[in-house]
Amino acid sequence: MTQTAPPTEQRTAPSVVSFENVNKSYGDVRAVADLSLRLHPGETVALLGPNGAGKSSTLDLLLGLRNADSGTVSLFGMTPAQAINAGKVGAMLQSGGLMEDVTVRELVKLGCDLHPKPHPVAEVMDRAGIAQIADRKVNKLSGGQEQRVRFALATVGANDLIVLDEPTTGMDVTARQAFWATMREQAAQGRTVLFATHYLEEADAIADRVLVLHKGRLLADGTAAEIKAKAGARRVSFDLEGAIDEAALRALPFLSTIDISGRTVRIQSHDADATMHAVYGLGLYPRNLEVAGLGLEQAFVAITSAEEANAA
Ligand SMILES: Nc1ncnc2c1ncn2[C@@H]1O[C@H](COP(=O)(O)OP(=O)(O)OP(=O)(O)O)[C@@H](O)[C@H]1O
Repeated sequence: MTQTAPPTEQRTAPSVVSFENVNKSYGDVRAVADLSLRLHPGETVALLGPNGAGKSSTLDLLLGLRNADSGTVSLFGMTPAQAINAGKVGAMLQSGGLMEDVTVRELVKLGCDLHPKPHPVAEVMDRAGIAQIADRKVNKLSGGQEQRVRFALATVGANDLIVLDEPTTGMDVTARQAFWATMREQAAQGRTVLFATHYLEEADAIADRVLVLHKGRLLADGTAAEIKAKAGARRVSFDLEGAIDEAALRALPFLSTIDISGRTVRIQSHDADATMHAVYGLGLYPRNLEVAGLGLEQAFVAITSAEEANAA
């Protein structure tokens, strides 16, 4: 597994988040399996995984909403409850209804009143882009507006750790961009931002560290570039002239996928050099040859499907 080494000055600081051999099962389902990780100040970390990978369970354990069956979860060297009571953590979760019969301003003010180190209400609403809907009742909001209110509640005070479970679901492109600009500012001020997402392009664009979870296990931990390298595959495409021998092409070494469409051949290979050597060995002369690294999405699929194949 690739580990991201934190800068020297961070290695001595207590970890913002520490999981040591954490396990959590629901009956027969192992939601979190022997998870160990540490997050450091100022990191923006994406938690990626397919449905049911254990992302929400991991965040619930981190926030002390559920207890681990075994192992230790600590935040800033404290228990999750202690860290939350100390006002060190802001969270924006997917589930959990918002209080309904109040206005947006009243709800945000309540959040500020409850925080030990609150920001001014107007500033919080401005930052979340909800000043224009301050007087609207919470139960009259659209899905995207509700997300912005959740975002405001996660940033009512000065938190050292911000935890977000699929925060931009339901937001339009403008809201999404504004949201991530704010999160970048928070990280630049030394806060740690941990978010679960299904939008791989967001992880690629925003996170400086990506954790890939699958069936409760941590499969990869590194920068988006390292995750792509770990998938170890390249995309190759070329055109062929003359008769095409499909069987010979499908038997090329190191292939993970192949698509033959007319004269164009598109492949994914674990060793593009060896695969192309074999193409030339067949006496073929590929034209318009293009070789590219995998995108994060394809790397993610490659890593999780390799894991499925190993488990089978
Ligand atoms: N309360 C529960 N009781 C029983 N099983 C549960 C419970 N909560 C989660 N699970 C199971 O634990 C596994 C991990 O679920 P979890 O919600 O943590 O995954 P996730 O990665 O957040 O998924 P998604 O992307 O779909 O939100 C899944 O198999 C899920 O069905």
